[in-house]
Amino acid sequence: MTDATPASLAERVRDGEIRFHELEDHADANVATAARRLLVAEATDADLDPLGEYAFDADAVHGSNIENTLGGVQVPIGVAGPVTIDGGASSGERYLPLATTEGALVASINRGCSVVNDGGGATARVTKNGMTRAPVFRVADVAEAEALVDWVRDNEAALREAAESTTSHGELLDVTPYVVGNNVFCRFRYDTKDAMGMNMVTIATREACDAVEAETDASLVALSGNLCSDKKPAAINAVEGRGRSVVADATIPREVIEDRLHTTPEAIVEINTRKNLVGSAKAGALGFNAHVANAVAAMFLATGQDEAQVVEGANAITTAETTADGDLYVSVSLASLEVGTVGGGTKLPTQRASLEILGVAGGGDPAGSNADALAESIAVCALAGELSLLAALGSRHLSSAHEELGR
Ligand SMILES: CC(C)(COP(=O)([O-])OP(=O)([O-])OC[C@H]1O[C@@H](n2cnc3c(N)ncnc32)[C@H](O)[C@@H]1OP(=O)([O-])[O-])[C@@H](O)C(=O)NCCC(=O)NCCSC(=O)C[C@@](C)(O)CC(=O)[O-]
Ligand SMILES: NC(=O)C1=CN([C@@H]2O[C@H](COP(=O)(O)OP(=O)(O)OC[C@H]3O[C@@H](n4cnc5c(N)ncnc54)[C@H](OP(=O)(O)O)[C@@H]3O)[C@@H](O)[C@H]2O)C=CC1
Repeated sequence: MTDATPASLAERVRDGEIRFHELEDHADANVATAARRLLVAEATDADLDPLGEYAFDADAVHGSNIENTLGGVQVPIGVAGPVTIDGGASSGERYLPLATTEGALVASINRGCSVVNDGGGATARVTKNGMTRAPVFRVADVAEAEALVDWVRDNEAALREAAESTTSHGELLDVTPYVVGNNVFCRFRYDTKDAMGMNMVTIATREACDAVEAETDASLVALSGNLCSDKKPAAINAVEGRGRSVVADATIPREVIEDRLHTTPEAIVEINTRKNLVGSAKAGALGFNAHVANAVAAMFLATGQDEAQVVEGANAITTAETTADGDLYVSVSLASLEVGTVGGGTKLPTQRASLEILGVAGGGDPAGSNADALAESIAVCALAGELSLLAALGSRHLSSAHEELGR
C-alpha cells in the first residue's frame, strides 16, 4: 500500500481490482488523488495538472470535506480595508479577505471601507442567533396534529435533554411547531456557538425525533422538512432569522460622499429607494439590496464557509437616509447569515489564514464570540459594498469601472 504510485493505482482501477472511490483505502490520499486525476484526464482529455496544485493535505480533507478528491481549485483572494468596526463581539481595525474572480469588486469594497473610515467607522451587532432544523412528521389527522403540538410544547425539556446529549457545545433554544393538514413540522432552533452548526443540529435533532416517536403517534417522514430552511430562498429565514441576524450601519459626512464618491447623499438615498426597495419589491425579491451576495460569497469562500448558504446570507435589506445635518446614514441588515469559525471548511490552511486575518480562527472565548465577530465583519463588508455600488450608480461610474477593472 505505501509504495503505490498514481500510475500503479490507476492501473488497478482499470483492471477492476479496486474501486474508483476507494483509492484512499489503498494509498496515501495525495497519491490516490493523483491517480484519480490520471483516470479522469484519460477519460476526458482534460488537462488536470492545475488541479494538482493545492495547499491542503488530501488526507485531512478526504472523508470529512470531500469524496472522490481530484485536487484543489484556486480562487484569487484580495483584501479590502482595514475598516474600523465597533462590534458587539469585537472591535478594532479589520482587513477583510475576499476570494473572487469578479474584477472591480475588491476595489469597490475597499473604497467603501475607506469612506466608512472617513465617517468614523461602522457599528455592527448580532441581534439574533439560532441555527434551525425542522423535521416533518406524519400524523393521522388534525386532531392528532393538535396532540403532537401539545406534546411538543409540554415536553420541551425532554427534547432539550435528548438533543443536547449529542453535543457539548450546542444548546436547544426552542421548538416551534407548524401544522399543515396531517403534516407537523417542528422547527428546532439551537445556539451552536462558534460552529455554523448544520451537522451539530442535524445529529441533535435526530435524537430528539426518536423521543417524539417513542412518546407520540407521529411518524418521522424526513429529518429535514424544508421549513428549516437550508440552502433555499425562504421568507421564514427573512422574518425569523437563521444562523446570525446581523446589522451594520455608518454615517458618512456629506463632503466625503461628494469628494470621495463623486455623488450626493440625496442621490444615494433616491437610488436605494427606487432600486433596492421599489425595484426589488416589483421583482418579488427576498433580498432588498444591491449586491450583498458579492460580499457574502467572497468572504464565505475566503473563510471556509458552506458556499451554498450564500442563498440565505444574501437575504438582506439596505436602507439609506439623509441625517438632519445633511449627511448620509446607511445600514444593511442580514437576516440569516450562517457562519462558523470551527468545523466544515474552516480548518483548511488557506481558509484558516483568512480567519486569522480577521482574528477569529477557531473557538472563541466565550464560545460563540468568534462566529459573532465573523458575522459582524461580513456585515460591515456588505455595508461597504452597498455604499460603493450605490455611489457608482449615482456618479454613473458602474459601467466604466467594470470596463477598466472587470474585463
Ligand atoms: C472601481 C471604483 C472603486 C473606482 O472608484 P473611483 O472613486 O473612481 O476610484 P479612485 O481611484 O478615486 O479611488 C477611490 C478609492 O477606491 C479604492 N480603489 C480604487 N481602485 C482600486 C484598486 N484598483 N484596488 C483597490 N482599491 C481601489 C481605494 O480605496 C481608493 O481610495 P485610495 O486608497 O486611493 O484613497 C468604483 O468605480 C466602484 O466602486 N465602482 C463600483 C463597482 C462595483 O461595486 N461593482 C460590484 C459588482 S457589480 C455586481 O456584481 C452586481 C450588480 C451591479 O449587477 C448588482 C445590481 O444589480 O445592482
Ligand atoms: N448535516 C447536514 O444536514 C448539513 C451539513 N452541512 C455541513 O456541515 C458542516 C458544518 O457543520 P458543523 O456542525 O458546524 O461542523 P462540524 O460537524 O465540523 O462540527 C463542529 C463541532 O465542533 C465542536 N466544537 C469545538 N469547539 C466549538 C465551539 N467553540 N463552538 C461550537 N462547536 C465547537 C462541536 O462539537 P460538540 O458538538 O461535540 O460540542 C461541534 O459539533 C459543513 O461542512 C457543512 O457543509 C451543511 C448543511 C447541511
